[in-house]
Amino acid sequence: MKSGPLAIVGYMGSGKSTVGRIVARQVGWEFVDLDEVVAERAGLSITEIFDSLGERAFRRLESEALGKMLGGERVVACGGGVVEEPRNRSLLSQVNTVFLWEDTEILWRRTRGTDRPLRGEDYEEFSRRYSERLPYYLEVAALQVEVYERPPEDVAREIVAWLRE
Ligand SMILES: Nc1ncnc2c1ncn2[C@@H]1O[C@H](COP(=O)(O)OP(=O)(O)OP(=O)(O)O)[C@@H](O)[C@H]1O
Ligand SMILES: O=C(O)C1=C[C@@H](O)[C@@H](O)[C@H](O)C1
Ligand SMILES: [Mg+2]
Repeated sequence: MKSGPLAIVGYMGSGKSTVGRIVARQVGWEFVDLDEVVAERAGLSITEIFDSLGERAFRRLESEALGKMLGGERVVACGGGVVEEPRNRSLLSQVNTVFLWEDTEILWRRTRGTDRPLRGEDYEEFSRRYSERLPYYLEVAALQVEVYERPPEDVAREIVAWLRE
């Protein structure tokens, strides 16, 4: 069995929070959703942080939260943009990090009408942002899992098997 923590990265809507909860339950580790930690520490929702403090301030809070939470027997579901900060990439590269790889159009459909500040209404922009982040996701990940519409339970099973190798 690999030691904790386990970090999960991937683009908006790839299932980091959903899959992370299942994995944590199966291995008996604590589950942490980094977006929730940031919101709680700031006393504001993610949307409120973006609206009133801006993305740079959000990234700073996110990086602080990652530094605090990334340790011990924990599954940390990261925010979609966590890999944008070089310091975060360095931290993530040192632990067991999994990238959830999902098709852009599926993610676009899945995040429609949800409250995610950077999702936007422009598919080209959404897709470009994903392409820009892809090398970073691949850089930090020790395991890449192709989701491609498989149920979250299947994805979680693959991750748990890898942790138990
Ligand atoms: N493998 C899957 N197949 C179908 N639906 C899924 C799958 N994984 C997650 N979902 C659904 O997609 C939505 C987004 O999932 P989730 O919130 O876990 O993504 P996320 O990666 O944590 O997103 P964010 O980057 O915004 O935090 C949820 O409604 C969830 O139920
Ligand atoms: O992809 C992103 O940059 C983000 C994803 C969400 O998880 C949140 O962390 C926030 O909305 C930013
Ligand atoms: Mg999430």
